[in-house]
Amino acid sequence: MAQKVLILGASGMLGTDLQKVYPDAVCRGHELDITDEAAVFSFISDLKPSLVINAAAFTNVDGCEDHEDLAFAVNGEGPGYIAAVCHEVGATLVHYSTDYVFDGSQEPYTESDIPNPINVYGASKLRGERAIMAAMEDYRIIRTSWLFGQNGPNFVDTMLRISDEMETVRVVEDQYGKPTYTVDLAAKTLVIANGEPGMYHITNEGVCSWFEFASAIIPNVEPCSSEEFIRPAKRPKFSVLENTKTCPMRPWQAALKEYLGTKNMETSL
Ligand SMILES: NC(=O)C1=CN([C@@H]2O[C@H](COP(=O)(O)OP(=O)(O)OC[C@H]3O[C@@H](n4cnc5c(N)ncnc54)[C@H](O)[C@@H]3O)[C@@H](O)[C@H]2O)C=CC1
Repeated sequence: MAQKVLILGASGMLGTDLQKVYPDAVCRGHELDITDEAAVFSFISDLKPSLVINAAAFTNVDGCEDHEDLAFAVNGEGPGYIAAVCHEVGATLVHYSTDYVFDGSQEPYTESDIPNPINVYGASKLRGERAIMAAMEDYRIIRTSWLFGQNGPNFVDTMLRISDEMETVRVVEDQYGKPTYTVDLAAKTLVIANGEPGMYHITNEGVCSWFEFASAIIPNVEPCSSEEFIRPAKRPKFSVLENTKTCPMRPWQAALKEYLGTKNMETSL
């Protein structure tokens, strides 16, 4: 029997690529507010999907510091509501979390390492992970990092934009992570959804600093330290996720090349 798939947060950056992987999926964006327990329950119990993929989240890391209640409602409570109704209708749940559940004091982090978030976004995403684990068993939680792709604010697009506006772009060189292309993550989601339940760390391969990442995108970059570039949310220094469970994805440089190619095609049209 064909899977009935529901994608939540379908209009976001990752959601857009998930729609391409699951062309027959029922899709909901912000109009199904995942913080509305009754609405989530009624929609999913009426639809009775066999697979729910939740890409909805409050992803503005600095914004979460100023809007803590909203961050915990969307990233913490909402996934719990979704998990509870998935459990009730017998649906598998795929949900995404973040490298920012870790404090960045060790490197790299495997799926079984103990989280210790240092900002509101990370704490709210950890709450969501735990709410899902408490509500059901048939979940796949995919922690990922440094996403870039179509249809969402992301570092690559920001660099391309400000490179034209500024003579030199200063980017921090003392925070390390793994950039990840949403096209690759969406394709991998299909594999994981059909695999074993549990926690997964899924990123493109290769570790870099934000400065090194920026240098692969634009020519006019200069390194600076986190102390010189104070942001509302603290960031982990080494939030490197290690995947010990599935085949590795391609290196981030290859994925970035492909993404930049799609940008060049857009501008030449
Ligand atoms: N963007 C990144 O660099 C990273 C993202 N992640 C995680 O990956 C997942 C996907 O992230 P992105 O595609 O970048 O996010 P995004 O910000 O592009 O999309 C999230 C979507 O959720 C929707 N949304 C927000 N609040 C909602 C609510 N109350 N009800 C329903 N929908 C709501 C937004 O309208 C948006 O379309 C999220 O779980 C995020 O936490 C993890 C690590 C890094």
